[in-house]
Amino acid sequence: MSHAYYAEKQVAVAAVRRACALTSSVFNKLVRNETLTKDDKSPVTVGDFAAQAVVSTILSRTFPHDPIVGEEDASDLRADTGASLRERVVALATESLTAPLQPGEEESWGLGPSHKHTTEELLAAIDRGNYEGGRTGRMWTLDPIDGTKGFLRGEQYAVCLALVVDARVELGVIGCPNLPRDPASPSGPRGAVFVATRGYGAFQLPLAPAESLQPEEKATRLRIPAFAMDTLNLLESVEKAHAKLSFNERVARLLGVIRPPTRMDSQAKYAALARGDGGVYLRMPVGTGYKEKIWDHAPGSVLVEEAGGVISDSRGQPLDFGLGRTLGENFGVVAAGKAVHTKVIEAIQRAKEEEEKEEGQ
Ligand SMILES: Nc1ncnc2c1ncn2[C@@H]1O[C@H](COP(=O)(O)O)[C@@H](OP(=O)(O)O)[C@H]1O
Ligand SMILES: [Mg+2]
Ligand SMILES: [Mg+2]
Ligand SMILES: [Mg+2]
Repeated sequence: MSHAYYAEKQVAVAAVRRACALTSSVFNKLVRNETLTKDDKSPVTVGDFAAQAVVSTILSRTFPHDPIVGEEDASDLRADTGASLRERVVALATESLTAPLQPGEEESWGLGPSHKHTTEELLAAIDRGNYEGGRTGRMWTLDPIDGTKGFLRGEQYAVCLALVVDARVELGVIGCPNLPRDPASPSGPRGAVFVATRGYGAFQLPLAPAESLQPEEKATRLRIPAFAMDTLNLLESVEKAHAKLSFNERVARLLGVIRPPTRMDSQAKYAALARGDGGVYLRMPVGTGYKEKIWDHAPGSVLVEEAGGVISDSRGQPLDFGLGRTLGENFGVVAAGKAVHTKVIEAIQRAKEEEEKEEGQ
C-alpha cells in the first residue's frame, strides 16, 4: 500500500540506517580507543559530521529542493586547523556512501561503489543543514548524532530525521543502534529504527536493512499502553545540564509515581515512550536562556503522537516547529499517553507552586 510521504519514508529510513552503520563503526574504531575525544569537553565528533554528510547527500539526490535544518555545519572542517578531522570525515562518509546497495535503496540516490564524492561535495552536503527553518514549505530537520554524550559513553544515542511541512511534522525517523530491540530483554539484541508518518501510525523496524525487504511486514506497530500511577515511570535526560531532574522528582512525587526514573540520552526516550517502556517524557529547563532545538524533538513528537500520545510544553501548549531552528521560548517538554499527559500538566502546575513557596521562605 502506498501512502502519503511514502517515498520520503523509504529514503529517510534508508538514510538513517546508513548513518547508524557509520556511527556504530566510528564508535568501534575511534571512540573505544579514545583517539578522538580525550579532553574534549563539548564533543562534536567525526561521527556527527560524517553522518550529517551521508544523510544530507542522500536527501540532496532524492529531494533536491528540500532545505535541511541540520545541527552541524562544516566551518570547523574548512578551517586550516580542521585538516585531519576533515580527512577522517571525508573517508568515513565516502566509505558509507559507496557501500553496496541495500534492499530498498536505489543507485540514483548517489549510493553504491560507482559513486565519487569529492571533499567539497561532502562539505557542501554538511553545510546544506544551515537552513534557518520557518513556518511555510517543506524542510527536513536532522540530528546526525543525538545524545553525543551517550554515544561517547557507549550508551544510548540516536540518528534523527524528520520532514516538516508548513510547520507540522509529517514524518519522523529515529535510529537507535544501542537500544534493546525488545524492552523485555534488556540484554538481548540491540538496534532498531522507529518511524512514524502522520496519520499512518508509529512502527519499530529492524536496524539492518537486509532484514526488511518489505518494511511493513517486518514492522511492529507501537501504541502507548494505559498506565496506572504505580506502574508508571519517568523518562529523563542523563545530563543534569539538559533537564532539571529535581523538578522531575517533585512531579513524580505529586503524581504518586513509585518506580524510579529511567535516565537515557537522546530521542531514544521518545522511542521508549512510544513502545510503553516508561510512561512520561519530562524535560524542564535548568536555567533560562537555552532554546530547545527543533531537531531534538521533531521526530520524537510525531512518533509519540502516532503511538496515541500527546506532546506539549510544560503549560500544555503545542510545540511550535515553525519558529526557526529552535522551539522559541523554552517552557519544557512533556510527552505521555493522553490520560497521563493531563495529569502531568496538572502536577507540573502544583510543583511550580510548591517550588515558589519554598523559594519564598
Ligand atoms: N542546556 C541545555 N538544555 C537542554 N538541552 C540541551 C542543553 N544543552 C544541550 N542540549 C541538547 O540536549 C540534547 C541531548 O538531549 P538528552 O539530554 O535528552 O540526551 C543535545 O543533543 P546533541 O547530543 O545532539 O547535541 C543538545 O541539543
Ligand atoms: Mg540532539
Ligand atoms: Mg547531535
Ligand atoms: Mg550537539
